[in-house]
Amino acid sequence: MKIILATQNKGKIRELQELLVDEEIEVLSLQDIKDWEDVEENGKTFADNASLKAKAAVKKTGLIALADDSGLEVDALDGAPGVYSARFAGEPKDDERNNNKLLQLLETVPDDQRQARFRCALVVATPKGEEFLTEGTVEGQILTQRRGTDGFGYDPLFFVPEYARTMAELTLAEKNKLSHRAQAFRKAIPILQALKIKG
Ligand SMILES: O=c1nc[nH]c2c1ncn2[C@H]1C[C@H](O)[C@@H](COP(=O)(O)OP(=O)(O)OP(=O)(O)O)O1
Ligand SMILES: [Mg+2]
Repeated sequence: MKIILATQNKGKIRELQELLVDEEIEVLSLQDIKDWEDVEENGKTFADNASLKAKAAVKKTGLIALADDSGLEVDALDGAPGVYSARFAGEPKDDERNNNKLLQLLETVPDDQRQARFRCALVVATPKGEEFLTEGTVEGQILTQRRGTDGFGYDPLFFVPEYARTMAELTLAEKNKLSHRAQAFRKAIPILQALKIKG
């Protein structure tokens, strides 16, 4: 079976490709597709946006598509940036500026009020029009300065209590054990296996 990862994000592609290695599935990404036009992510929820991206990739390629829409919810910001995580500091999307904006907004927020979570909605869409949704979350704290250089996005500011490290201080294998994306992906494995059998 061949599937397309409906994402432009190199960090996500790396993580998902690693999660897929044992699944005997050939994996393409949008980077392999000529003249891909970015989907407008105008859904109200992560699930809506993941569905938009997955369906657009099915339409373009005729393959089974797997899309991830994800982001950060900060309690002290009433759940922001949420679905706006990628463009938090405006266009074009930029991790560095997003992290700076987050630090600035939380400047006066004390340590015990810096709870946050990453959320991921993952949609598998098929050329037959089927759609399957799985979700994952991971809880953490927003630090007052960056730590670590791995990962992407908000990882350097996202502290995971169980590991006493930020997401950016975890190896790819460690992040793939606990992340929101890995949790959503693991729930999607039986769906992919069933599609593989059905052909
Ligand atoms: O594990 C993560 N570690 C750190 N940050 C993360 C993570 N997962 C999502 N995030 C942040 C990055 C981006 O600001 C937003 C995702 O936005 P989102 O639209 O889903 O992805 P994107 O635009 O980068 O790529 P694409 O839409 O092509 O999949 O949440
Ligand atoms: Mg996006």
